[in-house]
Amino acid sequence: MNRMCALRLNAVTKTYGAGESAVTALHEVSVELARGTFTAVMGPSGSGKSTFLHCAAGLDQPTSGTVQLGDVTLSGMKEAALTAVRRERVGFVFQAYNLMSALTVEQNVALVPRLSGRDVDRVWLRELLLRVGMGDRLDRRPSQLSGGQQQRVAIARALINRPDVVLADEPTGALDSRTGRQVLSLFRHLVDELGQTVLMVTHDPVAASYADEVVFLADGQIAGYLRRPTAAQVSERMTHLGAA
Ligand SMILES: Nc1ncnc2c1ncn2[C@@H]1O[C@H](COP(=O)(O)OP(=O)(O)OP(=O)(O)O)[C@@H](O)[C@H]1O
Repeated sequence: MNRMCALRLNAVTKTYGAGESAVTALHEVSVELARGTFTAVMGPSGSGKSTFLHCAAGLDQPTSGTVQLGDVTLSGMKEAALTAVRRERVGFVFQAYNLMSALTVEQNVALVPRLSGRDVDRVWLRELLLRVGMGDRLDRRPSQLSGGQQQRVAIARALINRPDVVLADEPTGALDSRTGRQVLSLFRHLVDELGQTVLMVTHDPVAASYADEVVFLADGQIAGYLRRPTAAQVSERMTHLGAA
């Protein structure tokens, strides 16, 4: 694979169930994410966005096709190996932050390398928390932070292992629009300044407009792309896909 490629899905098909009740959630989907790019995935409800994200993360195995994360091919890996690859190579950001309430900000971020049995790079940890604007709140607990602040900590946690790709599932879904925009600007900054690669599933055309490119899914297939998207263009495409 091209070394500039962070994530590649090659003709990924995912079928749930069998026989009459089988549902093809993804049909021969191929996507390549260059390093240092920000991509949004959009599509109507049931179009396969979550399945796409789960296959990309190695949380779900494709029925056919391959997924490559950095220089590792996930196909055929056993669950233990997949777990290790996920920890090392993927950073996750969810709508619900998922921070550990008993741990401080610093401890939440440090937990990720700890789980991989690695030493915590304190210099990198502090730099990340500074970059996400949480450098002066290292000892706070999640309950003492706003939603936007918790999401910033979750983003630092996603980056601590220097992953090949950050996968974000509706990262602004629980935030008011102003705080959501700050979080999206932060993703943009991390892509532009740190060369991080971000893949974000969203329903929000404004969120998608922060990406370099939008990939549209419909009925489990790629229904189009939009480079340098504006929110208005994204809304219009979504209307055509029947998601208005
Ligand atoms: N575990 C499963 N078992 C059976 N069918 C599933 C399963 N997961 C998803 N599906 C089906 O696969 C299709 C794609 O679902 P998916 O959750 O990927 O869509 P989505 O675009 O993320 O939807 P939403 O925007 O509503 O979250 C849907 O028809 C869904 O019902």
